Amino acid sequence: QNNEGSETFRYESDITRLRSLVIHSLYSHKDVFLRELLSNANDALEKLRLVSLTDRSVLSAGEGNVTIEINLDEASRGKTGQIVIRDTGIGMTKDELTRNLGTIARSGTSEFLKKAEEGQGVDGNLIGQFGLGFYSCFLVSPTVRVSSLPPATSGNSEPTQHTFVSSSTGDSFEVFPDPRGNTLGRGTEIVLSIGEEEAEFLSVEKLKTLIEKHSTFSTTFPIYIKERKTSKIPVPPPQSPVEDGDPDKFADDLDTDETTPKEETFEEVQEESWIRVNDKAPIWMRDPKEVSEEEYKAFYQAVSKDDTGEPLGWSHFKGDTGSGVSFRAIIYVPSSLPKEFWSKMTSGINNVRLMVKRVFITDDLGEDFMPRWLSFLKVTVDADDLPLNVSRETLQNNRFLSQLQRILIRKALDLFTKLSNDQPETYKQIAKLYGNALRIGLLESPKDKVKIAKLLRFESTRSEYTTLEEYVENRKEGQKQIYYMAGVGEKAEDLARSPFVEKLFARGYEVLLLNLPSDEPMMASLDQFMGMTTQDVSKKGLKFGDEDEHEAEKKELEAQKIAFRPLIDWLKKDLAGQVSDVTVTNRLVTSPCTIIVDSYGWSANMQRIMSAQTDSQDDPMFNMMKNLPKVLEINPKSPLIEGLLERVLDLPQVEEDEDDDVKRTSEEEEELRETVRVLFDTSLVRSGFSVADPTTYFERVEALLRRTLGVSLSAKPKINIRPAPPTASGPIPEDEEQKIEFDPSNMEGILGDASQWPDWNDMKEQMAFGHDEL
Ligand SMILES: Nc1ncnc2c1ncn2[C@@H]1O[C@H](COP(=O)(O)OP(=O)(O)OP(=O)(O)O)[C@@H](O)[C@H]1O
Repeated sequence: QNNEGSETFRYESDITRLRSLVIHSLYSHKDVFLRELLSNANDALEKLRLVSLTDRSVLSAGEGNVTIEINLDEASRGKTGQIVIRDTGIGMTKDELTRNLGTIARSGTSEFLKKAEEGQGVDGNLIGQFGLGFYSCFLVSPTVRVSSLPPATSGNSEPTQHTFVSSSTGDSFEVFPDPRGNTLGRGTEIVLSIGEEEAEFLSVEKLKTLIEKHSTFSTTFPIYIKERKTSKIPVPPPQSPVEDGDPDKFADDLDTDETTPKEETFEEVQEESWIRVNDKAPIWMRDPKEVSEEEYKAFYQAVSKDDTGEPLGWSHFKGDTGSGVSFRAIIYVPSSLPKEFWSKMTSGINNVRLMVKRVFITDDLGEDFMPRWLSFLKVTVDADDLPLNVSRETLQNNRFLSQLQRILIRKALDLFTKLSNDQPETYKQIAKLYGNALRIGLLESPKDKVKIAKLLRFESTRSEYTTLEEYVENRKEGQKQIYYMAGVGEKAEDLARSPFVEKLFARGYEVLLLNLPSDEPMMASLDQFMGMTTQDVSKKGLKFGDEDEHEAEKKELEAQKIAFRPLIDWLKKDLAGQVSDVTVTNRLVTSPCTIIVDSYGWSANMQRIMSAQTDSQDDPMFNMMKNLPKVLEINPKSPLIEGLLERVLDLPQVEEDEDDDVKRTSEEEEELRETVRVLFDTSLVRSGFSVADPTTYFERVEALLRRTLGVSLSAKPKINIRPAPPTASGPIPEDEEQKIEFDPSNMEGILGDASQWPDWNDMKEQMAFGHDEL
């Protein structure tokens, strides 16, 4: 049909793709169209309310609501028809109709589409997070007609109602002035043509069920649906003319009536009435005792925009901020973390919806409203006594927000505690999903340290899943430290085999095995728990607590210190600059030695965490911490250490008081030094550190291996280096398929004359890596 003033526009290509993606991927969830359209209507009404705060006149056409009407086609005897959804919201100008529905693809659309079309992760949730919006109406309707009229404002004092028409398949749409004129007063009307296949939606009952299921939580404005009832009403009998003044005749008539009663006739009347669908108070306003589990779950799906997800737990409570504002809130613990959670943690995730007296105000309370580590919670807050025109800016200066924040944190921690006590299986999932976040919480929220510490779960040498309280319960007599070994990303079983853990483990002490990045800083910050101090077993300061009780052991250690003095002195001199001290230790079982750091220094684990931060290499603090002296601890019971001691004792005495400055060392001592270097570097690695110079380290290992195999130390590999061909010129040949035919009998033909190539040992010396300065 030709509409006057009609213009045809092409859809933006992303939009055509988005539309077909929506249609294809949601083919089996057609009913989402209603939720999406109602959510758009609700948004439009909210936008209008915001404008009305500064310009009351926009409400001249009445307060906001949404109406739904079903019109059956008579021609098809009701098998097809229309669904008409009208809102009295902000409406759209001609330009907005064109832009919002046809040409603006939101940022990130292309990327999303690419992923989706490649079939990666197009789950309901992803679509839910992206927002289906308007295009979902094509799921049920092959053509869609949208008419819209914005309110009159000073900038647009005489708006005209325009209509947008599009089919689900074409790549263009039409916009024209509505031939009916300004019928809407204000707002938007969407007309869906429902065919026989989708006829189930042409039922008031069906739509009511859908609205109750999906939209009662997310819409705050009244939704009305038109119900048509046909009822039969009795038709009053025709009045028989009664002649005045002839009562007898009338009496006669009555007599005859008694014998032949007159049949009552009925008339069918269509009664129309608007029924409010979402008339129940929103779930957060109700008494928790009266809200069913299903209702809580359904509300979670609405707030999380996740049709299938179930919350791991929730807390529904009434609160008072102390500054006189009372509120109600529901906090949900989601069952999954959004993919971008960790990367977005700093840029804020808006998971708190603030309402005032049931009217949605904002879901953007500023980046740091909820602490980052709790930003995964989905929170709905409805305050009673804030002015309706609060904005984020005015809120930020309001004590209400900071008080609300404290209460929400406390309630969230209470919820975790309750779940950990009442639903241990569910809590396991929480500990796994949010363990890292809780650890960061402990670091960032000193006030809640102890409460959070109790919520943490760990692997240990005793148990796969333990708490700090259990740890304290299981401590040995005299034990005053909570032992832990940290290694980011390492398996607990590998950590358990670390030299630092072996003795504790062998003696039956429990050691926590920590592998999350936040673990070590968290433990250091916790410092104390129920009277015990936390102790990194790779650091100085480890105490079993029963050292004094065992006189014999103590004496033995003292004796060993004296016996190993010569080795210790020799090692101190030899490793000067690399270690600050060498001591005899009884913390080892089989390992010959370990390297520990001072209690205030960084452990190997911490060094790795810090090195992974960009720029850390240039940071003087980083370099200082990294180079803090380490202590070499030797195990006097290790045969290797005993062997070393013997070798040191056997060293020929070199007279030191000769005139020349050059220190002379014997060949034996030189060899011993090489061995100790390898031992030192190896224990660095074993203790989790990295070796300063891996190439030299490997050369030393090779020398050691040569000695054991009796291979000459000076023998060199015979390798000639074939130079690369000359620098290429011209364009790179296009996809030329190169067949390399390998003929082993023609090695020289393939490689050229090997005797002409330079010897590796000659050229090695001349090679310098670097770039010539220009
Ligand atoms: N009933 C309506 N009244 C006024 N404007 C509307 C209405 N429906 C849609 N729009 C406009 O069209 C735009 C596109 O709608 P669409 O539903 O596709 O996406 P969205 O609502 O922005 O995103 P989402 O669906 O994720 O909420 C909206 O942002 C809004 O500006």
